[in-house]
Amino acid sequence: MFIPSHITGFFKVTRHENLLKTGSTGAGITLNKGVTTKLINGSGNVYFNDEKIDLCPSNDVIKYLDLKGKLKHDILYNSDFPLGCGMGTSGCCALGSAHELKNAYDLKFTENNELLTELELLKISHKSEVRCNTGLGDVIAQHTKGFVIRKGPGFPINVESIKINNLNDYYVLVDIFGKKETDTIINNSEWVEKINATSDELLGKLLNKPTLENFMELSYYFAKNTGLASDEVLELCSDLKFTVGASQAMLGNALFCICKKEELNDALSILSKPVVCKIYC
Ligand SMILES: Nc1ncnc2c1ncn2[C@@H]1O[C@H](COP(=O)(O)OP(=O)(O)O)[C@@H](O)[C@H]1O
Ligand SMILES: CC(C)(COP(=O)(O)O)[C@@H](O)C(=O)O
Repeated sequence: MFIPSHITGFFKVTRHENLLKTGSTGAGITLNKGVTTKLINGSGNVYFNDEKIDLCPSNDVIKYLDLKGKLKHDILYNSDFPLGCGMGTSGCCALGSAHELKNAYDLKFTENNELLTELELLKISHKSEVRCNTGLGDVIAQHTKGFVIRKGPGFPINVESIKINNLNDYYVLVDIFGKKETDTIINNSEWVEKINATSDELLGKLLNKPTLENFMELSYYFAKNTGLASDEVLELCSDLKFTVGASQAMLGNALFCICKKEELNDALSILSKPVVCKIYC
């Protein structure tokens, strides 16, 4: 199953003792690149682009589905982007394995004897991401798809999916410089204070004018004013001012830029290893 990558532009953290009520508000876009999950005969090993890894959210999904120690399959993730670069890759892995495992093991009920619907699979994926500190809102956006504004944290889902006119005119360029593990930021109270103070008014501003241009402007403001963006990324963003907008992908050491067809070649010439994507709805 394919799950799209998700880039967050800005976000605000809400913590709660209930993992389902923990999450983020904010905004982002899903991409036509992401992770394809497959199961093959095996014994519960997890492979990410052919490398055997021990991935916290995947382990949690297995545990929540009550399959720990019972798997007769290995999980294979084929990913367009690395883990830990702000592309919501860990969320792709959680969501992809939840769906594939449910189907392969014909699972019908949750641990609380609720019907194991798509919504319950999403909740399991969200709980796994939150518990592992690898994501707060990615899987909800990946489930919704497109240009997604998350108006409430976690569940019940409270999102607005923004229709983009002339969707085909837009490209998303991603340039990855390195890793920034999400847990080092969202587990640090000083960072969270800065993040929440900076993003406080941004959601309302985007809801008042929900355009891609405004999304990118607010994302750049967030990246710069939280101090999360590196000087390298900020400098490149200034060079990309002729596009719809550019900012840092949250939470990663990566730049993303939305541009129109006529801006594409100039934008590409500025970036070092750009991956060209489309918004995936
Ligand atoms: N080579 C690896 N082996 C095992 N786990 C990894 C590896 N690289 C990254 N991870 C884990 O993947 C997760 C990445 O999560 P996160 O930082 O939220 O990135 P993303 O933006 O991809 O969601 C972290 O739990 C990190 O420890
Ligand atoms: C920004 C982040 C908290 C982490 O995103 P990533 O690093 O891609 O896992 C995301 O989950 C969100 O809630 O918006």
